[in-house]
Amino acid sequence: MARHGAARNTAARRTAPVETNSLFEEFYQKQQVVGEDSWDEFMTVLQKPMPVVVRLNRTKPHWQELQVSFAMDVRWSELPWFPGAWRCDAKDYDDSLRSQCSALNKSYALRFQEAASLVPPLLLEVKSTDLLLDLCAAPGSKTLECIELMREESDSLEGVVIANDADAERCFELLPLITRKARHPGCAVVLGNGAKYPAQFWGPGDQLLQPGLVRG
Ligand SMILES: C[S@@+](CC[C@H](N)C(=O)[O-])C[C@H]1O[C@@H](n2cnc3c(N)ncnc32)[C@H](O)[C@@H]1O
Repeated sequence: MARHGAARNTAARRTAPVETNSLFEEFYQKQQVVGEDSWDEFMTVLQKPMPVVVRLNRTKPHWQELQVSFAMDVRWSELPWFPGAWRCDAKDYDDSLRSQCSALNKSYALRFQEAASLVPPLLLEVKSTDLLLDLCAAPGSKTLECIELMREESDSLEGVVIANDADAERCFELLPLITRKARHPGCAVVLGNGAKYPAQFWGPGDQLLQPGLVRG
């Protein structure tokens, strides 16, 4: 990845004021999930900018060439538990890198996705013949990850993915992702309230995984 015009905006981000929010702090103090002696450390971690994580689309032809260019750029480090997912510190993510990654995202060569969000489809051990329901799918990162994992496992295209969301606008944004980008024929986008999804639709042995992935 090229390193042009890096310094200016990176420096501005480094000197950005620390964000605080008293309501946020009050909410978390009431949850009592962090002991008083760890509170300052907890807040320090939360106030650090999150790293940028991208997941390369390993179903794209020649994706390995992109993999090599990430490997050669010292600003990126690969997540050890997800081949093709790369992490960059916020301080190194300058405007030039941002526009390169945005272009790659538009062409569906990669997707921005937080590291934690990569985990559920991995735990699901998606197979190419599965029936998958993503109940809260928009903006579609895990849905796309599942489709890609299915495709990696086999070319069979037997699997079915149903991407549901209760928000009409967000649901509508799933359509081009799934139809134009992922191009998996066994896909449906559904507008519906996941809490009321018809239970009788699913047979014995189906599994439900946070935040709403069903595997049959
Ligand atoms: C954090 S996003 C989900 C991220 C998504 N799984 C991904 O990996 O890109 C939460 C989504 O849940 C949807 N949602 C919230 N309540 C819902 C419900 N009862 N039924 C269906 N979708 C719901 C919201 O509209 C929103 O798009």
